Amino acid sequence: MAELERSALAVVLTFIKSHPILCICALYALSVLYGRFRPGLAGIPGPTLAKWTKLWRLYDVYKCQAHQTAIRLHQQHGPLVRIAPNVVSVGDPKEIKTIYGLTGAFTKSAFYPIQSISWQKKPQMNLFSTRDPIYHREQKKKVAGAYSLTSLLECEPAVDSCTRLLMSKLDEWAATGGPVDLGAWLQYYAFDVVGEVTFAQKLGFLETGGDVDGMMSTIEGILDYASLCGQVPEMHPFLLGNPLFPYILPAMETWNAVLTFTLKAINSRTSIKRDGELELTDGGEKDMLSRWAATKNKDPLKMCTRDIIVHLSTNVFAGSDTTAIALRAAIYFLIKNPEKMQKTLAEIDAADQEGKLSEPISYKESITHLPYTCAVIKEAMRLHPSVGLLMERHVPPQGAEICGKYIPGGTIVGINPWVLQHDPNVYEDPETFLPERWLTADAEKLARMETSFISFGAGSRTCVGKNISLMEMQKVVPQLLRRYSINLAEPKAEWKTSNRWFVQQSGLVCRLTERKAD
Ligand code: HEM
Repeated sequence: MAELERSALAVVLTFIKSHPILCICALYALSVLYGRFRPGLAGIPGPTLAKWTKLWRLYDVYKCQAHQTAIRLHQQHGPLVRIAPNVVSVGDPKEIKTIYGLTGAFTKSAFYPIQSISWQKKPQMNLFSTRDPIYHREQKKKVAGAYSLTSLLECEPAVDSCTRLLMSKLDEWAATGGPVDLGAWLQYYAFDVVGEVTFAQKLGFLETGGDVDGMMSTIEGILDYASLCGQVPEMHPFLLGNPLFPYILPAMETWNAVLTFTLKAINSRTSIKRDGELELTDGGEKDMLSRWAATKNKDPLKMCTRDIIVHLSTNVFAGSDTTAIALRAAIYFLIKNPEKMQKTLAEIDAADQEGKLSEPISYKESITHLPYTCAVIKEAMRLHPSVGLLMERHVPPQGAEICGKYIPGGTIVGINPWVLQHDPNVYEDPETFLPERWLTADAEKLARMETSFISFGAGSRTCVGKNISLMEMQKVVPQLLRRYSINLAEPKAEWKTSNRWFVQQSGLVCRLTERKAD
């Protein structure tokens, strides 16, 4: 018997040796077949090609409109849609708790680490990119305090200084009446605010009215790469994730303007010593660099230089584009809905005439006296979420029941905010910009709308910078509307959107007229 087995094995080995290409093709075909008929996923509807190959999804993302595809597919197929052999898009708010619950049992997919910076020749996992729940918990404990609203309000005067600088620049455009790319200026503003909160300094975007050190285009490049390679993350080690690259091309690290920029901003306050250690003793500031340097000075085991650099650079990467997208959305939807614009202006003017607003408007005044304006911002973020792809997670090894169906362990599942936030079962007339919905819905309906509102993510990995953005937006949007009459330079023009993980808009070219001077 053993003799027979040995000779069978010998025949197989001889066949493999003499037909290697045929064998590789056969193995590939078997893996494709297994992928297509994967137990547990075979019956989930979706585009036919997507069930066979992830190239369908790669092409969909490549076209930059994957958020619209996602909405359409869920309307057609229901709450579960298979968008790659091992990927299921979920469109049911009841499953937010399952997928993003606070236990963090569904870990982030390989889509995220691709977005890490590399420092000292190693990819450095940050709060956003790490897949490891224990590392995440440890790191979050160290930094969460600095993102609390109480801490951030201590930076409010610094945010005000950005608002004043923005207005001084926009005043020049208002004076000439020429067309201004307001979308770009809102992005410069968002960068400088992140600079103030993070490093206690503006990053130079407003001052120069342009992309400083090519950082905006670098982030755009990272997003392009992440959104495409993220659909086939197994290719990353052969592309920019090749571990040999930093040794072959040591200059590669400096290609990443986010890291270079972070180091530059740190160096302008303190020099990083020859041994790579950071020492900051100026103290007294309320920005994150000062806070975390103080923690490090007290207890280097609690916070090391690496941690500080990683978390500071994450702010630069994650905090500016996302906020700029939301700011653009608020302004654009108001311009396109003149009746809502009039209502917002009436609210701001009334509060102003009653002497309830400072110059510039404070966060507290905004949330207390301008409820309609706050609803405008929320509705803009509902209608145009900044993030436009699946927030991917792995189903834990034991599998899970999602929308009444058993999904096997290892499957990638996730929710795209665009799908939930355009769901007519939750938001009546979802394509209409209707800030009133947040003010007039009964308690039950409002609770459903709030649950489905996942522009800042959900659960254990929800956005840690949410308070920065909300403070910033709720202050600057009413301030700009109070100061300028804002119209599109071409009244009938529409903006263009491009989904590369973040759904960027272009074409918010406006004419400004001054309504009220200082
Ligand atoms: C309107 C503005 C913003 C939006 C729409 C937004 C959106 C999001 C979303 C959707 C996530 C979760 C991603 C996922 O689970 O896949 C997230 C996470 C994160 N965001 Fe934001 N974000 C905004 C502003 C900011 C700002 C200003 C910062 C920092 C300065 C920031 C830093 C982060 C970080 C560090 C994470 C990872 C949190 C964790 O995993 O614990 N974000 N953001």
